[in-house]
This record gives sequence, structure tokens and C-alpha cells, in this order.
Amino acid sequence: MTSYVAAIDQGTTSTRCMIFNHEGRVVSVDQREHEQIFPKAGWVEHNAEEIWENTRRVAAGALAKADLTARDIAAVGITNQRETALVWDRRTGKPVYNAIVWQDTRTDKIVTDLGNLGGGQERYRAKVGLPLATYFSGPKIKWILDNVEGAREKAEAGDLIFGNMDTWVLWNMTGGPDGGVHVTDPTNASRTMLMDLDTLQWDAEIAGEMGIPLSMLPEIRSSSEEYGKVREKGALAGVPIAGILGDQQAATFGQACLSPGEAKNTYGTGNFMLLNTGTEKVMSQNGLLTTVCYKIGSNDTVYALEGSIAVTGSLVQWLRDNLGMITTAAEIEEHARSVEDNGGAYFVPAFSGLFAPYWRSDARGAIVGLTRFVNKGHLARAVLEATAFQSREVIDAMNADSGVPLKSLKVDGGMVVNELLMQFQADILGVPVIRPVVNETTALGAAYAAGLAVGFWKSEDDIRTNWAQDKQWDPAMDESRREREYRNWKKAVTKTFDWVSEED
Ligand SMILES: Nc1ncnc2c1ncn2[C@@H]1O[C@H](COP(=O)(O)OP(=O)(O)O)[C@@H](O)[C@H]1O
Ligand SMILES: O=P(O)(O)OC[C@H](O)CO
Repeated sequence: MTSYVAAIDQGTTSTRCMIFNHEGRVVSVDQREHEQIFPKAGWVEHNAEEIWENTRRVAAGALAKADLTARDIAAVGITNQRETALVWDRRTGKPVYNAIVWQDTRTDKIVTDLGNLGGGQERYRAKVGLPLATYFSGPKIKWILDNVEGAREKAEAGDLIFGNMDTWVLWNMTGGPDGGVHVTDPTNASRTMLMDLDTLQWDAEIAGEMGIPLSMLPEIRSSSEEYGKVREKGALAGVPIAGILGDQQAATFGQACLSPGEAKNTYGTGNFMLLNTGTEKVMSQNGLLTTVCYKIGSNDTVYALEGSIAVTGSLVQWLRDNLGMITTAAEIEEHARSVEDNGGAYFVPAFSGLFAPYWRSDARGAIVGLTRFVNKGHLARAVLEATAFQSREVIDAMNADSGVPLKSLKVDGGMVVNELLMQFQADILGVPVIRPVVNETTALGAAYAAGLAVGFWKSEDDIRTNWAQDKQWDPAMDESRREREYRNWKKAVTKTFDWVSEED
């Protein structure tokens, strides 16, 4: 009897396997972190073979923890950190280079050069919905082909293939060099800069300009259909893999933001707010991305506006790993609670430049407003407040684009256990912040996509029914303080601009 659906969540910091029951509740979880590799300032890489090894282990682990076997699982969904780019040999299964992570800024010059061909940052936006930025996969693939010896020749000969982490995991789960399926879905493809948002096909002209052979690119299928079955050796052997969604789109689906106007904000390594715009593709006038939200089987494509913020939870990690100021992420809340406010300090974590709504790759991080008064507690507050201020900027942009101010905000992700942050977020937005019972909405969304494809769930109404509220934070800050704090933040942001120049 297949009573469950599994999801593989291949995230920036870890890989998880989660098993859900029909009510969309978590039955078991297994999780493994992987190494964050920083070879140079601004470079961020992952070892894709380590990630695949972790994927196999967590799949086996989650089944064992729930005392289940593959026969109990109706389908598997895959969700993943988006944009992170990998090129590997289709015969050996070996990557030619580490995966270049979405946060990596090494493609700055490639991006500037492409912009200089005419049209600047907006060169491709009308077709792909994205500004030219180091964030997306296309320039990362170009970097690999330009810089790894022999890669371009091999790619042109058809020996190398590209994938984001969804494709890497799917290809390996379905057999790797031995019959692995080379497929992605439109949510992931819409983050490469290479997919036409209307046709959901690769754009030959843009791929040509970036020097990327089309033969490297995976086939784009829907987000919810059977792509293949797990290879015989796997813990989930024989189970259909039937859903793929980029992690932020998966969280939007898992949060039941299924109607135009519904939005969620996920607080993980970075923050990503997505507003469902229905079958209408809205082009932002305010620094947001236009992206595919999901495409369920043969249904119409649903689009979203997205505000992506590069550094939120990873700033807490930085405090822990680089400064040793805390030993666990949770400790930051204790320090922040030791003081009344930020003591005048603002921390703008422009470690990968600034994403939405600025798209400034020349920005770098800054702490401003420092005096002898500022202590560890104030800095801890400034770190948490940075997440909330950046989210306010994105929400302001979304309100301006949609013309309909958001009345409340659904939240999820690793940081939303932080009560001080959630209260400050409600305060700085001036609207309630709502956390669902199942906070693992990313994995849940991928499970829903897979479960819908095999008939485990019948329709999107099942998703709406399963969603339940856990906690709500209401704004308690008076408006004049809210606006003063926000003005200070905006001023702090301007101090990070123009830091990196051509010579750097
Ligand atoms: N109590 C906490 N307070 C603040 N940040 C936290 C807390 N717990 C975890 N985090 C942050 O949340 C992030 C992990 O969230 P998660 O959603 O698992 O990330 P991802 O999916 O991006 O790998 C980490 O960056 C971590 O620093
Ligand atoms: O792995 P996460 O949750 O930090 O998400 C990463 C995003 O998909 C990057 O666009």
C-alpha cells in the first residue's frame, strides 16, 4: 500500500529527504550538510559528487527512520537550490568542475561584457524575465566552458551536459551514465537566462551569444509528471520520480499560494518572496524577477514575480563560522534579546553584491552607524533586522508592481523559528506575519507536485485543505519609529554601492 510521498530537497547548505502522509504532514526527515567551498573572495562552490552521495544517504535514512520501504512510497518529488550550475560528462558521470553556486560572483565580467553588446542589464529581460546578473546559470556555464581545459571542445562534441541540481539528482537517481534521464522543469529553466518565458523552450539566440551548445541543455518537461523511475540500486528503487520544482517555487506551492495575489516569503540561506500572478506574466518596473511559478502537467503555466535576497540566514552562519560570535544559529536570538534595539548599527550584508530590488554587483557588505556604545547584542540585532529590512524593500517593490498592497505575509524556512525576527518583521512591514504548521513547505511543495502526477492527491484543493496556520505575529511598532528605522536602513544601503570597480 503506497501511503506516502517522498521529497528530495537539495538546498544550498544541506540535502534532505522528507516523507509526507496524505494530510501533508511530515512522517520522517533525514538531512546532511555539505561543504561550502570558497576558493577566492566572491567564489562559492559545491562538490556535486558529495551532494549526490548525501542524496542517496538521506533517501535511505528517511525511509529507515519511518520504518518504510520503497513499496510504501507512491512517488518522489525533487526540489533544489536554483541557478547553481554543473557540467558533467554524460559517459562517466564525472563533473568537469565543482558546481558554481548561485551566490558566486565570478561571472561579473561576463555579465558586463554581455550587457555592453547593447541593452545593458536589461538586455534579455523581455524574453527571460531576468536582469543580467551573476546570479543566473547561463553565465556560469559560459565560465566553465571558457575556463576548464578542453571543456568547450567536449561540449561541442556532445560529451558534456549541463544541469542545475534538480537535473543532477534526477539523472543520477534514474541511472546516471546507465540510462539517466536528462530533464528539468520550467521553474528551474526559468533561472538560467536561457529559457523563453512564453514558449518554455531554450532560446537558441541567447544560448548562441553565451556560446552554450543547445545539446548540453536538458529537456524541459512540466513540473508534475513522471520523468522516470528510481534505479534498481537506490533505496527508493522503482518509485516514480514525478515532480520537479525549484525550491522557492516549491515553497510557494507548498504554502498553497495557488491563486493570483497570494505570496510567501522563505527565510533560508537567502530570502525569496514569490507572488503568484496567475497565467499572466507581469514584467516588473521595480527590480523584481519574472519567473515560472509552476506548470502542472498540461495545465496552463502559472507565473510569479520574485524578490530574491542573496544573504539573510547565511549572515547568521557567517557570524557563527567566520567570526565565532555564536556557536549555534539559535543563539543569535539570546544576544539580540539582551538589548532594546540596534543601538544605531545597521548591517547591510551585500556579500554577493545586492540582488532585488537593486541588482548591484558593485556593492559589498558594510556595518554602519558604529559608536563605542554598540555591543554584541546590538550587532546580533542588526544582523536579524537586515533580513527584515531587505524583505520590506522587496515587498514595497511588489506592492508597487501589483498595485495591491499585501494584507499579510505567509512565511517559512529555517529562520522563522526566530521569534524576535518574526515580530520585528511584522513591525517593520506593518502587516501580520503568518507561519504554517508545516514549515518545511519546500519539500512539501515538491511532494505535492509528484503526488498530483500519480493521483495520490486529486487536485490543488487538497493542498488548500491541508494548509494550516501555526502562529501569527501582529505589528506592534508605532508608525513613526517604523519609518525612521526604514529610512536609516535605506541610507545604510547606499553606503555599500560602488565598492567593487573594474580594477578589482
Ligand atoms: N534560530 C535561528 N535564528 C536565525 N537564523 C537561523 C536560526 N536557525 C537557523 N537559521 C538560519 O537559517 C538558515 C537555514 O535555513 P534553511 O531553510 O534550512 O536553509 P536552506 O534551505 O537555504 O539551506 C541558515 O542560514 C541558518 O543560519
Ligand atoms: O537553498 P535555498 O533555500 O537557500 O534557496 C536557494 C535559491 O533557490 C537560490 O535562488
